[in-house]
Amino acid sequence: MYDFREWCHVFKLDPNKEISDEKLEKICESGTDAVIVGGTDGVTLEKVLDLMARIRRFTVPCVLEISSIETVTPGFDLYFIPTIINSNDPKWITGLHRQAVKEFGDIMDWEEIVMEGYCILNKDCKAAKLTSADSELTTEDVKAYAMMAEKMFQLPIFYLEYSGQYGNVNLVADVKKVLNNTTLFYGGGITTPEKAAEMANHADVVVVGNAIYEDFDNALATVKSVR
Ligand SMILES: CC(C)=CCC/C(C)=C/CC/C(C)=C/CC/C(C)=C/CC/C(C)=C/CC/C(C)=C/CC/C(C)=C/COP(=O)(O)OP(=O)(O)O
Ligand SMILES: O=P(O)(O)OC[C@@H](O)CO
Ligand SMILES: [Mg+2]
Repeated sequence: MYDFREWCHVFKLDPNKEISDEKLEKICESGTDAVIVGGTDGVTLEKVLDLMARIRRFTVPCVLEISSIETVTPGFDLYFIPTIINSNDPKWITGLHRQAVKEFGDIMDWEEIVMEGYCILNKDCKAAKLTSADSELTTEDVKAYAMMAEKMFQLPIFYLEYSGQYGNVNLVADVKKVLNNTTLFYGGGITTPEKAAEMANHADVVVVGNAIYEDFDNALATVKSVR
């Protein structure tokens, strides 16, 4: 099994955004630990399949981060399943998951499936709005969620999500201190190698998403900055 516990950098590619073959090759051959396919809106099965087939020309581990049941398809190395632990709506914590397991439970290969406990902290991002996340949290609240993720629910990943916004470095550092076994992912607003390095001082894995589409050269440069 691909071991995300050894990763420190991943790119997240959005099936709803266009990327040229040339740029995709640079991303996949960059030395990043994995490429995650995921996004919140406009993600269709056709777009997921197209992106998967293009990434599959390279050897980089390829992960589907599932955002809807309709876009689940075989062919990825791993499947990351978000559960939004600071959502006010149970649908996004266990509701959709129950429906999916009813549908796919018998054919699921649990070795390929990794649960992500998401804590969404940018109240203005699409994912926060979609999932009715309560993002007005103190550091103590977020630390409590992190401990719940690890100690109560034994989630393999705790994901601090600031999608589109560079987050609070001190908060990330404080959260890291309460985690022993659960891997800490940080994502949001990493647009330069310096920001990637700063967050990588604390988070186990940094995720670079939008910068791929907005400032490609700086996005690519984040890989080496976290090593
Ligand atoms: C046939 C086959 C291969 C079977 C495989 C078996 C398998 C893996 C089955 C799946 C079983 C299962 C339990 C699925 C989960 C079902 C599900 C839909 C769960 C809900 C997931 C969820 C909470 C989604 C919420 C949205 C979310 C948090 C998405 C994560 C991505 C994210 C935060 C992106 C950031 O936003 P972005 O879109 O990039 O924003 P911008 O456009 O502004 O950048
Ligand atoms: O798009 P950005 O802001 O880089 O965030 C990355 C990722 O955490 C999004 O789910
Ligand atoms: Mg995005």
